[in-house]
Amino acid sequence: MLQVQELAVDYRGVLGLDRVSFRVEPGQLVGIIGPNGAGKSTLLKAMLGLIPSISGTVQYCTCPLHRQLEKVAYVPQRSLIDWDFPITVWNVVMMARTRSLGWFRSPNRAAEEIVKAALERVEMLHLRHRRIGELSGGQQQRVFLARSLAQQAELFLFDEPFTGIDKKTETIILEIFAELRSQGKILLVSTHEWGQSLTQLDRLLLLNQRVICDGLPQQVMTQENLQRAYGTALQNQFQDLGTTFFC
Ligand SMILES: Nc1ncnc2c1ncn2[C@@H]1O[C@H](COP(=O)(O)OP(=O)(O)OP(=O)(O)O)[C@@H](O)[C@H]1O
Repeated sequence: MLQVQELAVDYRGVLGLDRVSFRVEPGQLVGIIGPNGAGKSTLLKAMLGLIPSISGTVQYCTCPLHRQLEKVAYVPQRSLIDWDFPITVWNVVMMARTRSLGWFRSPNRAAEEIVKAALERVEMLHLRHRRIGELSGGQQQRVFLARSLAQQAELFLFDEPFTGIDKKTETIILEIFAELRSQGKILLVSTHEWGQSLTQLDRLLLLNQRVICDGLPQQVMTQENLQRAYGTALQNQFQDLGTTFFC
């Protein structure tokens, strides 16, 4: 089980995250939603120790998560990735195996098979020699999804995976989420763009610095909760959802 307790982040006097607590069981797909600046990215980064927290703990199977980062696959927001870096699709995915191989050892046959299978799964093997900067947004997202698969992690943290992608990539991502979930993995996915895919979630965490609501999507997506989280921005953020989820 993943357990986050009272996690708080302070950006030089500005609260990025306010005593956030929640638990996730194996096999759960949890969505994290909230308005711009709600702290979704901050939460994922603070959980991994990529930014310092002023209080709180993050434990996986009763041990601090930051001491078991080899069990975590993290796919950051597209905007944080340097797409001009001269690296091929194959080598991006092979980076997932570097930790277990060591930096100075050549990839072995087993690592190559894992990378090949991951690229096949996201339908990107035929583009393995391309530089990542030469791909479309959806193809780039699939490469990073393949890298997370090749890591053979137990926890998967995705930050805005649906931003700037095509329909085919969205379908592949959702299929893979379902597969990982059925394998007992833990998935945390921050996004503005769940749309109708909200129904696939086991849980939804509505965030605005603190946890506004944590529960089944239909329990969380009430007018009252969304108003508390989004305020006047509510109409714009959810116009594509219609009234389906407003209870
Ligand atoms: N490095 C930083 N230094 C100072 N403040 C920051 C830093 N990173 C984020 N913040 C602030 O912390 C708050 C939470 O930001 P964060 O990026 O985590 O939100 P978010 O919910 O992921 O937003 P978005 O949906 O726009 O990506 C915002 O007010 C943001 O301006």
